[in-house]
Amino acid sequence: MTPPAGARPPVRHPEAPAPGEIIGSHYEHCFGCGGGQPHGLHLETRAREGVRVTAEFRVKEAHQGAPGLAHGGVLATALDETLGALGWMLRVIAVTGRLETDYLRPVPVDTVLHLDAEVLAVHGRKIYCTATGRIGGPEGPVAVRADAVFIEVKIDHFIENGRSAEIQAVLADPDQVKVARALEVNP
Ligand SMILES: CCCCCCCC/C=C\CCCCCCCC(=O)SCCNC(=O)CCNC(=O)[C@H](O)C(C)(C)COP(=O)(O)OP(=O)(O)OC[C@H]1O[C@@H](n2cnc3c(N)ncnc32)[C@H](O)[C@@H]1OP(=O)(O)O
Repeated sequence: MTPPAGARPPVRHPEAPAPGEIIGSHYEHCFGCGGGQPHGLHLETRAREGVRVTAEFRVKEAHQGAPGLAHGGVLATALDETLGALGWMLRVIAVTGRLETDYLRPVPVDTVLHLDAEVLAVHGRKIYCTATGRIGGPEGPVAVRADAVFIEVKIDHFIENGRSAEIQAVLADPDQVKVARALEVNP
């Protein structure tokens, strides 16, 4: 989790979304951000200054682990999804390699989790990043946090590994292909 010697500070891509701009879903059926998932988290992420994004997640009944409390795995998903959106700030596609979570306070159903993620360093294809989830407002106490290493991949990662029915559907959808192309501008 510690960036190795030779890691560099992240560089915000010149075509990154402007601070305050909503970063749209990267895939309609994504459990984290897709609109087409009834029990999904429906995270709406916004670009911020630097190589940073924020998001909000309202915990629903479908997200319970213990009675009336969010499931830890669902909270990890919220952190993971927010961290994944950082790819837009670097204009690369990146998948989670490692995700280490700390759970500091229970998060009741109906709570809004205020998520904040940023890239700390980049080393080759490895992107070192961190995220917090606060409750009671954007300045409230930290309920969950995560450190992560994301690994940059090319579109082929999805084409080669995804189930063919979904890949074909994505390739047939001009909007979705546009999303994929937009992320691949970085050489
Ligand atoms: C037409 C279709 C278009 C569709 C496009 C739609 C748009 C998509 C847009 C955006 C998508 C974003 C989605 C966000 C969703 C939220 C995030 C998730 O949940 S992602 C899912 C969970 N994660 C995985 O499924 C990864 C599974 N793992 C793998 O596939 C491989 O292990 C992979 C790609 C991560 C690495 O495999 P290698 O063969 O490419 O590369 P190697 O050589 O092993 O590693 C490269 C470097 O990374 C380090 N590394 C690899 N794994 C690591 C790890 N776990 N921890 C730390 N470092 C690791 C290695 O040590 C190496 O470092 P050294 O270059 O030698 O310094």
